[in-house]
Amino acid sequence: MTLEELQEEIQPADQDVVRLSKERWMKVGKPLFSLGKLEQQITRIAGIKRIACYEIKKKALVVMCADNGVVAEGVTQTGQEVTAIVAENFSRHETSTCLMAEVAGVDIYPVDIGMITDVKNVTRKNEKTAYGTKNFAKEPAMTREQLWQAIETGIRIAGEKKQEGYDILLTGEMGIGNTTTSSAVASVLLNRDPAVMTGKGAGLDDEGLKRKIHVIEDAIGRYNLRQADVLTVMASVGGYDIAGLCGLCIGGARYHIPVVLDGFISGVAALCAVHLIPAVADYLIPSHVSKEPAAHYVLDELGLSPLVTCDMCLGEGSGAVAVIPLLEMGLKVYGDMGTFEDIKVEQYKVL
Ligand SMILES: Cc1cc2ncn([C@H]3O[C@H](COP(=O)(O)O)[C@@H](O)[C@H]3O)c2cc1C
Ligand SMILES: O=C(O)c1cccnc1
Repeated sequence: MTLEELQEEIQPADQDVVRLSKERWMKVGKPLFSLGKLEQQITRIAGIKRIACYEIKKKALVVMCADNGVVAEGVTQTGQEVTAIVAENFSRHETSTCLMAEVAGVDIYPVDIGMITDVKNVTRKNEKTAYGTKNFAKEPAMTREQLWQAIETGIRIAGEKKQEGYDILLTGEMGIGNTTTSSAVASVLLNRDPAVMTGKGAGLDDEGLKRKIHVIEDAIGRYNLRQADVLTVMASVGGYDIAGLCGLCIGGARYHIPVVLDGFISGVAALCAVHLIPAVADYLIPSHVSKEPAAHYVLDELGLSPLVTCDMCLGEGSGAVAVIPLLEMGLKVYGDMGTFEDIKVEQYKVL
């Protein structure tokens, strides 16, 4: 499949269904609009699914695991071996997000889209793009072909999950160094200074943060990225995890499944998808706003307002998992609550 074919195929959410869904909310016997952003997102999901009454039963968190060559520049607190350790823990259901997902009833699919290590129960031949990216401080992270392969993998996985009967997708990632790649991509796409767009990720001291900002500034200049198209930006300073999640967002739009975004890295991947295919924006559901300093700029650019602010910055899809029970509660009221007529109350407005 080509980008042009996807641009042609992917259509916005169904506005007629959105209208029906809003009408349903108007009838629910409670103060109008009193479930706030939950109402909006339940309605947006109706438009995505093209049906006003729906259920969210099967939920899949796809965790894109990949390594980033730029870690060699000292931009992270830990080494690349941690990516494999956490990926393996995912396969044993032993990460923080696995435990949260258990509470929320979310199934987890870790995907080795580009780790330097092969990990039992995670690495599958047709999903690994390469053994990590190149160090973008020295050469472009990946080729255009590798980038497109990783994007296609994400699209394919979205299609597979749809086939398996999943109602909603959640984005997650694991890849030491991916706040560096995300800040680099976001600095260009949002046309902002790397100093504003870069944070400490999983933990860095002040010296490390300065180094991280410098590495990003340097690469943006070296590859002339301020003048580049989004695919060049992604291939030069991105990562396979970002590319795979970008594909997952595109796949959500292609197969009409809502995609709940996690934090900063997921947001950047989604922004890439929207740059490639603007209609994808309709299929993205916000979760939290990450503590990474640029996360709120990314959400603003996507036109999304976070459902919760928890100061979380764990990644792995944890934020997306955290809002699933909230969405389910909203959907329960939307689907099961009596109407004003049922409960014999005149409709009333709260301003
Ligand atoms: C033990 C551990 C578990 C994690 N789980 C998610 N991340 C998070 O931190 C990484 C990004 O931060 P940076 O760019 O600073 O490396 C990603 O792997 C992200 O998912 C982790 C990081 C660590 C160290
Ligand atoms: O917001 C995120 O996605 C994030 C922030 C810090 C570390 N890992 C992930």
